[in-house]
Amino acid sequence: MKAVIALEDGTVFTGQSFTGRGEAVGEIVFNTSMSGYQEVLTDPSYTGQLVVMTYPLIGTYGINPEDMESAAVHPKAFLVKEYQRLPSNFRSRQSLAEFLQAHGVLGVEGFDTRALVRHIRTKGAMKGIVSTEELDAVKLVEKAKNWPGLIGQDMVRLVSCSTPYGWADNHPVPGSSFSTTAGSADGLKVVLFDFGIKYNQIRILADKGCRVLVVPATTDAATIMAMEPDGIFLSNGPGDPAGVEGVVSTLRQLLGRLPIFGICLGHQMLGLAYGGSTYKLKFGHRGGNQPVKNLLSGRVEITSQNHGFCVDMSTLDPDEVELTHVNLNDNSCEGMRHKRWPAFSVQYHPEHAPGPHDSLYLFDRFIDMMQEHRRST
Ligand SMILES: NC(=O)CC[C@H](N)C(=O)O
Repeated sequence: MKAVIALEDGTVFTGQSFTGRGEAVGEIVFNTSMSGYQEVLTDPSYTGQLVVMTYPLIGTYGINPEDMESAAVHPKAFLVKEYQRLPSNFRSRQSLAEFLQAHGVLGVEGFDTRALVRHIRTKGAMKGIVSTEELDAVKLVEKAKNWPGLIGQDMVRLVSCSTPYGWADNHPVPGSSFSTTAGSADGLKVVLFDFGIKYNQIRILADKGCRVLVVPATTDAATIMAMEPDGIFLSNGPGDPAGVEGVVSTLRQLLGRLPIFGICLGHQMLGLAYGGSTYKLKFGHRGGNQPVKNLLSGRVEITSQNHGFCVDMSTLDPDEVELTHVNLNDNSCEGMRHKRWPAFSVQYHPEHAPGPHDSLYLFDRFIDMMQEHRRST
């Protein structure tokens, strides 16, 4: 079935749907990971976006129950060069097409993904639309232009959990009690703010022996403190950090009282809570091989990333907040730490789902920080 992809600047591509009829409008972004499409699709940070994969053959190993990063599919459409209809893998339970259909997400193949990606890379992030229902390019471009876009919108409220949950056997366990632990991290109690959390962040903390409790993004500081946690984790999440309501004031009440570790949107929310601002990158960083230099150790880490916004370090006081990680492709901020309070964060994804494991040490640093805080109180 024919599908037309139109961008707000009038650029048009024609491909075929491999999931049946549909139409989706959103921000069009590209991901350069060679594998990990299931983790990309289930990453809530892609809410409101249409995702193009640069790797040309997608679907080869199907979909399995273990690699879910949340319970849903979040991009509004998935665009690939060639869809592989015959998946082969011992863990595969479903084809990619069946998975997308079950979640009502449009899949399109058979167009020049390289040309589309080069266009976005040159011109910058754009609104786009993909449709099998309307094939008139002029009308589609108009619809893309009329979509309000991500800037200033609170997308977190669309994906954050509505009630708290713990974690056991690789699954959420509804309820307000911290998970039990079998690991070695002294049963440290960690409250995880769910801005659109990827399960691997929970898995890693639980596997390291922390007792985890995931809470809605709207949970207030007094409720958090009453849970008597050893530390607070701030997850990744979708959209513009500046559009997220309520979280900055909650974080301001928590900073300095407990160790805090933030990833991606969590890092951006910390930047705002410190008094800084964020800006939109030209086309964002999405993929599994982004080079980041750790300025504290001098080492370069190859990292997994998925973000379109960035903390503007020039808006923060260097006597208060120190830049700790920098992206070697464009010198943008990839990590920071507070000089007086036990708080640090990275823009990239140390939980590596999908991607390299170079940055796992950050979870150990968080555990050390919580242990130190426990000893000092
Ligand atoms: N993965 C994330 O947390 C992304 C953060 C934010 N939505 C951005 O695009 O920059």
